[in-house]
Amino acid sequence: MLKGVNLKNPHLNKMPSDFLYHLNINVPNTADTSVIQKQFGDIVAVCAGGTSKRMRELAIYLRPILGIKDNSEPVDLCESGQRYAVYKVGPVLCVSHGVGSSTFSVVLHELLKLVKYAKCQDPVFIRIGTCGGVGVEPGTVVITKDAYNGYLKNEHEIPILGKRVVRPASFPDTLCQEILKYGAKSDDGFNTIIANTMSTDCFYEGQGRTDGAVCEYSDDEKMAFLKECQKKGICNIEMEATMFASLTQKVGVRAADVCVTLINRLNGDQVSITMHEKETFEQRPFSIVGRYIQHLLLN
Ligand SMILES: O=P(O)(O)O[C@@H]1C[C@H](O)[C@@H](CO)O1
Ligand SMILES: O=c1cc[nH]c(=O)[nH]1
Repeated sequence: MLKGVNLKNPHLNKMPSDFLYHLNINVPNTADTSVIQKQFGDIVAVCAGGTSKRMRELAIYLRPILGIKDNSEPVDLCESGQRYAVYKVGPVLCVSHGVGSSTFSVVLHELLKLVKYAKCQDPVFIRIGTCGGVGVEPGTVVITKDAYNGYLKNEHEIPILGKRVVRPASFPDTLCQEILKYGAKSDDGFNTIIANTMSTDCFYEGQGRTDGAVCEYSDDEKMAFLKECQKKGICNIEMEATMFASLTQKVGVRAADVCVTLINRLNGDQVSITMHEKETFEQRPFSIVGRYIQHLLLN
């Protein structure tokens, strides 16, 4: 049975209006959100990824899959907000989130409020990203099960009101399995796997790289850390999974993190593939998620 989105913030019930600042979307009357419902009420999936270019391309990619005949330039609905790009293609939103949990969490809070005000029914949130691989061939697509932070703990840690708050950070197993089942095909020409992900706040030292501006550990220490990751079933490293899993888990919204590996970190630190190769790899999660969304709409 479909369900609406119930956020975990009692203060929202007392707010007569709400301004989604970074999206530049105004909700003038929270008691009557009919205008927002008309614009966004049909949303079944919210896809998010680091760059606005990727999200624009995803919007174009999804058109034929969703049976939408449209060759026009996708419109960035939140261009006036000057922060995040938001494209709507049929019942799917494609949203850029920038680099890392801090920029993603800002837009995620606002998107969760948007789908609540729009009275969307059981929307699924899917991050379509890039990542570093650990022991897997570059180009492998990883669907995250458990998200580990940089301390190799399966949790998300944030300071709130000066206190350390720790929340669980896992993605629903049934959704991982469904995305694998309906999204991946044996003749894709690349592997799609379900595995654990480490998510860090720093691309360089946080991910154990030795090519940042600062590094105080040896190559051997780095390799030992990456082997530790492998022991926890971690096959990829990115910068959003723990926050994304914990916030969506907290509000009971289904979510998944589907990322393509650009590099095998057991072989080096520099992401040296060409932009063309990167763009080709970025299409891989598109096809997995595209097929899954097709399945979602038919059922
Ligand atoms: O979705 P993207 O490609 O932005 O995801 C990864 C994690 C960080 O945001 C970024 C680091 O290069 O790429
Ligand atoms: O190594 C990588 C590659 C992409 N994104 C990351 O966060 N790490």
